Amino acid sequence: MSALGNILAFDLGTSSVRALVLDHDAVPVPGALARRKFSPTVDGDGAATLDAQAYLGALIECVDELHAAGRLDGVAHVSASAMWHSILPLDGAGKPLGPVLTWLDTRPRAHGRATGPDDEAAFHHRTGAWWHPLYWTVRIPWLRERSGTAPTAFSGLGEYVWSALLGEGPISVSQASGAGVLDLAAQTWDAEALSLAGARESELPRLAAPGWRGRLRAEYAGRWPALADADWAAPAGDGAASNVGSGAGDASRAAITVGTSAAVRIAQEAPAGASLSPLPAQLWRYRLDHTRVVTGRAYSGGGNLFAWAQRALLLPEGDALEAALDEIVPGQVGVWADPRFGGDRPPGMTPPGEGRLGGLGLTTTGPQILAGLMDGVCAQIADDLVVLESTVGRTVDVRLGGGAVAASAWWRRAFTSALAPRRVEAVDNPEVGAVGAALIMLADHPNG
Ligand SMILES: Nc1ncnc2c1ncn2[C@@H]1O[C@H](COP(=O)(O)OP(=O)(O)O)[C@@H](O)[C@H]1O
Ligand SMILES: O=C(O)[C@H](O)[C@@H](O)[C@H](O)[C@H](O)COP(=O)(O)O
Repeated sequence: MSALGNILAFDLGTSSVRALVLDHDAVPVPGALARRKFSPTVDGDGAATLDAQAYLGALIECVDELHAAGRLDGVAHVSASAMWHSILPLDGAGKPLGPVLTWLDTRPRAHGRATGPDDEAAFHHRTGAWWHPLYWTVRIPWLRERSGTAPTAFSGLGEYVWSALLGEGPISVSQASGAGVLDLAAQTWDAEALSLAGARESELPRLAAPGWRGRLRAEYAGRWPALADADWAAPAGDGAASNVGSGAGDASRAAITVGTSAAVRIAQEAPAGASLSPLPAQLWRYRLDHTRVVTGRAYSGGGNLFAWAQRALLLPEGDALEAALDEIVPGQVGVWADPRFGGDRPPGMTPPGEGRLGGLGLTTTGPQILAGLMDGVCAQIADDLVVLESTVGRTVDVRLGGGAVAASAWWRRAFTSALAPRRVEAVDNPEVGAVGAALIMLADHPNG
């Protein structure tokens, strides 16, 4: 698959917005990358929000930068990988009535009288999700209760940004499934999930049909003339995109991605209407696109544990840190960690603040604590990969991707050691999400 013309690919991440130009085969054009750092507002009550307008502003700055450098010339297609599970309430004019709740926000709670799905196992198999605070089934009623002005609609972050730029922001099946409200096999909204969410279809973005493409509004086409005729595909879920961008777009390999958070996933063919294979109780399953699903487990602790360690410990920087870590053997760190500092992902309900460190002594160093945290993430994922492999009936090779493992040679070695004897290969390109989203767009045609 290749495109006619270059591709502008976004990664709408939790810690930054990135815009990259890729060639027609989705290979990054050297130097054509703009990035704006972005931090969710996090507090001790479990809030983890982003300001939607400011996020859009950061994305616009990235495109302005590429435009000013002449990098947008020849771009014919635009795609995006966007964080799964985000949501924001909108008024009748499509303006935000509050900030974006990210995947890290653990405040939403089901109303005391709500009882959840009739048959939890059937709901889990059908939607790949649970009735859990990560998903729109719990987030929408919670947001409604807290909004001073009644929301008219709800959107994910990616769809909000697309609406602002294109005038319409339909939701991909990948993002809709990450919201926990899609019937995975039928590829339609799940009626029971909408009823739990207390939402009508008209309050949600419309589902993007296979091959859907949008165009920039006149205001932005004037600002970036090189993009005036470019086709924009609906944002894909970042986990799905990361699998494809890591070379794990089919069941032959698992992808492990460590960005702000961490996840392990296997993609499988699943055309519309095909029945889905059994789903173990502790795994989620979302749509990758109209022809594939991705099954896996995610963790709120990933690269954000490194960010925490940098703030909280006396860590050396750069090469000095790598040299200190080189002295520590993965799997034999001496410090152990429960890395759930940010709480559990579904189906778990452990709140933030339940992280643990152990094995500390008077001579324990900052790099040892960091190594204990990174090792803890590897151990968690190694256990879950065994369950994930049961869905394909064999041991698989692993592709490692994401900004955190790209930045840390020690973390890559720790994964290789924790996952032995599997073959573990680090993906060379740190931008697996953006590249994967471009490849998903190239595979997306009107006939599904
Ligand atoms: N040397 C390092 N070791 C481990 N983690 C790192 C290192 N440098 C950066 N990180 C982490 O990598 C994460 C950024 O990865 P990235 O893939 O860009 O995230 P996202 O896509 O979620 O914005 C941050 O959480 C950061 O703390
Ligand atoms: O499979 C995945 O990757 C996760 O299911 C997904 O929930 C992810 O954790 C968030 O979308 C945030 O991703 P980042 O940590 O890359 O921002």
